[in-house]
Amino acid sequence: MTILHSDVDGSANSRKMGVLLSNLGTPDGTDYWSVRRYLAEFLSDRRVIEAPRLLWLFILNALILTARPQRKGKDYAAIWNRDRNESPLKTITRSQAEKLQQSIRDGLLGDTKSNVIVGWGMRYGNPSLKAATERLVARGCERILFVPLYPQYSAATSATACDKLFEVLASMRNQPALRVAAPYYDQDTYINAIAGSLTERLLRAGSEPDVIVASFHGMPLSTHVAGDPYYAHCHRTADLIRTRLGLPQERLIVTFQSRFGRAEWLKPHTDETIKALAAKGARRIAVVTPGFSADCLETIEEIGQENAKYFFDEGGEAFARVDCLNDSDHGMRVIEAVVRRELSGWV
Ligand SMILES: C=CC1=C(C)c2cc3[nH]c(cc4nc(cc5[nH]c(cc1n2)c(C)c5CCC(=O)O)C(CCC(=O)O)=C4C)c(C)c3C=C
Ligand SMILES: [Fe+2]
Ligand SMILES: [Fe+2]
Repeated sequence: MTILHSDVDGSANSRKMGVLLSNLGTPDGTDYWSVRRYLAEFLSDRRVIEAPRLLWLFILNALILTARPQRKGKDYAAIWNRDRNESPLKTITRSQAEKLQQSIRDGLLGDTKSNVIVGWGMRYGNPSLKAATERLVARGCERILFVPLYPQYSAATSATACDKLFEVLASMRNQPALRVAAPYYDQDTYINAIAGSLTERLLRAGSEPDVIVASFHGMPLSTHVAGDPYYAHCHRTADLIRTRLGLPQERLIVTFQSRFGRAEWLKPHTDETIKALAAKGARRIAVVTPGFSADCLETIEEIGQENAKYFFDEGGEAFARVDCLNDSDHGMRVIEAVVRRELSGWV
């Protein structure tokens, strides 16, 4: 067998590196089986559900996976991107990766433009992290920067994404070197981007809200008690946004949404808070979701439709949902800042 020089020292491609953006994942379709497949993978993850295993698998298969896929399939259908036949989360994550690749071509990282390949993959569903990583490796990437797109760390999101990536690498003989981007809940670029997008949305609404609700995805309270820093990260983010906007405590409040199951979750809950605000006389509110880097079922449907209805039903008059940062200029500035910072020394 002839061994080529470039096979040994990799000189042909030695400076190629990948940036792998990752988000949570989403079903492939809105039909019962697509949603069931997605929920089965998601809710079988021990990082997401920490209940005793056998009991949980029984509840999951006997109760949750029988009824929930149909109900959630309808919710997904209400927000589905029909042009591409995919969920908004997928469309937005792809676009974030494409725009990042373009900024790198335009010189974001200096003269390394042709050596950095941007990929994207989902923790659950498709495109999988395995497929996305293998694609980067097949294109010659010997180094990969992994960027879980969660500003606030939690074991149920950031850690499980890393677990999955390490599992993928475990099957490789020739592993790429790996870096994992840190959570960015307190980074200036991120806080400025959220504050800026909120201000622009309020200008478009044309009126000052009585209260701004910063709604984060919920987590079981037990995870906070066990030491997960998520709750503290969410509050730090909100404090920094409030300071940036020069608002008093009561004008920007933190809530937690998307409760699941019977255990106690982080409080206050978004839905109960929004109903109570209206009942106490708030007529105009804005809801911002800084924990989501891309709009998805939880922001478009749960906040923009479900919670807006609760507010109007209780007498509210104006409800402004602030889009997530997505692939907007604000959003891309955040992703670019994370990538630039985390690649230092590699480029
Ligand atoms: C115990 C269950 C769940 C935990 C813990 C949890 C944490 C968590 N999730 C996100 C972000 C997203 N979650 C999304 C959907 C979603 N989340 C859960 C359950 C838990 N999440 C379920 C069952 C679902 C699917 C919908 C449903 O059946 O209710 C999404 C949206 C995906 C999409 O396709 O649009 C996101 C994003 C975070 C950030 C988080 C903890 C910090
Ligand atoms: Fe979730
Ligand atoms: Fe939800």
